[in-house]
Amino acid sequence: MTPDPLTPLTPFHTCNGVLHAESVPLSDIASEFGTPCWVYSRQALESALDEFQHELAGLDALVCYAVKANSNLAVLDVLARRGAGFDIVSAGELKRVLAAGADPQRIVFSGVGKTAAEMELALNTGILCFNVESAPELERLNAVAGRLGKSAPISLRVNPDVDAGTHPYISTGLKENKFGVAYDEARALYRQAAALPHIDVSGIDCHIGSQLLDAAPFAEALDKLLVLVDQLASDGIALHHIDLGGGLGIRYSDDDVPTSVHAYLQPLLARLRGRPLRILLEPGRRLVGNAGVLLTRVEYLKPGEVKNFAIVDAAMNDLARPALYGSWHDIVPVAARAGDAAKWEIVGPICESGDFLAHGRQLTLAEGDLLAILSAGAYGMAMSSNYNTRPRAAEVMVDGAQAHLVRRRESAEALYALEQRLP
Ligand SMILES: Cc1ncc(COP(=O)(O)O)c(C=O)c1O
Ligand SMILES: N[C@@H](CCCC[NH3+])C(=O)O
Repeated sequence: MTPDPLTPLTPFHTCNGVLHAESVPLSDIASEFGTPCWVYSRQALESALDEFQHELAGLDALVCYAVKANSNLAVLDVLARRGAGFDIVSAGELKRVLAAGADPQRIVFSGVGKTAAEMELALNTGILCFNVESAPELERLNAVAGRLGKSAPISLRVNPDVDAGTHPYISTGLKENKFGVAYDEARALYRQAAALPHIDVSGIDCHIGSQLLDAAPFAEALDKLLVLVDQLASDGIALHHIDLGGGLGIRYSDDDVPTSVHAYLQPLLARLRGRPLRILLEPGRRLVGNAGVLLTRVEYLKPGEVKNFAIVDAAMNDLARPALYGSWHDIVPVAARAGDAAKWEIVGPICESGDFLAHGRQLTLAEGDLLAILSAGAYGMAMSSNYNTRPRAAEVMVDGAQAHLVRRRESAEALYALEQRLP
C-alpha cells in the first residue's frame, strides 16, 4: 500500500495521477533538471513562517530561522523578505544570510565552538546577539570585542536539563549534552559577564532539542528560565530578551502528530505576558522540513531471496538522516503504476551497507520510475556530502507554475578544483 500523506492542502499533491509541487509536475522537474534533485515550494516556506508570525502578531518578537536546517540562498531570500531573522552557527552561515539580504540586527549566533575570527566577523557585522555557550567562550568574546573597541551583546545559552523525549543524537538540553551552560552555574556566570568591560548582557537563551512533537518540555524549560530571569533581576541584571530556541517537530509519517504552532506558542506566550522581554525563536525544521522533497529515479530493481532492492540515484550522501538516525521519510511514486506491490529496500549506489533511504516499503516499481522522498527540506541538502565523489544534487524552487534552478548540480570537476593548484 502506498502511503498517502499528501493532503490536498500541502503544496505537494497528486493531480491527474502525477505528484506536483504547487502547479508543477515533479516529472517535468526531473526532465528539466535531472535527478537526484531537491525540490522546494515557496508557498510552503511562506506559509510555515506565516504561522509563527500570525501567533506573534502585535508582540515584540523575532523569528530567527535556524539556517543549519537549509542554507540555500533562495530559501534564505524567501524567509528574509517575509521578515525572518536568522540563527547562524558559523562564519559561512553569516556570509550566506548577509548575501541573502539579512539585516544584521536580526541575526543571532549560536554554537559551542565559535572561533576568534568568527567572533570578529560577527562583531564587525553588528549582529543582534551572541548566544554564548561556555565561560571560556565568554572570555574570548570579551577579548576579541576589546581588541576591536566594541561591546558584544550576549545571551547565555542555559541548559535547563529538560528531557525533550527526542532521538539521543538530537536532544540538546540535558546535562550530559555538550551544549549550553549548566543551569546551576548560569547565575554566577551572568554576574561575571556583567562585570566584563566588552560584554553587554542582553538576553537569555535555550534550545532543548529537535523534532519535539510534544509542547510540554518547552514550557518546562521556560519555567526554569524565568526563575533565573527573576534571580538575575534581583542581582541587578535586567535582561532585554528571551530566546526560546527551535525544536518544534514536523510530520514525517502518520505516527507523528506534530503540535500546531498555536498550541506550541500559546503556553509560552501566556507565561511571558506582562514581562518586558522581547521574544526570540529559532525554528529550523518546522519552517523548511515539509517544504521540500528529494526527487530520485529508480536505476535498477534487484529482487532477491531475502530482500528486494530498488537502487535509486539518490543516496546517503544526499539524504543522510535515514542512515544516521534511522529516520523515516515517506517515499511515494511520482506517478502511481498498476501492478502488484512488493516490499522494497530503497537504497543508493554508495559502497556502504548503511546506504539506505528506507527499508521494506510496499511499492509497485519499475526501472526508471521517479520517487519523491518527502519531508526532506530540513537537514537534507544541508547535511549532504561528496562521499564516493558524488556531486551534490541540484536544488529547484517552485513558485506557482514556475520551477527555478536555485543551485546547480555540482560537477566532478568542481570537486577537484580546490585541490588542483596545490603544490
Ligand atoms: C541552537 C539551535 N537553535 C535552533 C535549532 C533548530 O532546531 P530545529 O530545526 O529543530 O527547529 C538548533 C538545532 O537543533 C539549534 O542547535
Ligand atoms: N540534523 C538533525 C537535527 C539536528 C538539529 C541541529 N541541532 C536531523 O536531521 O534531524
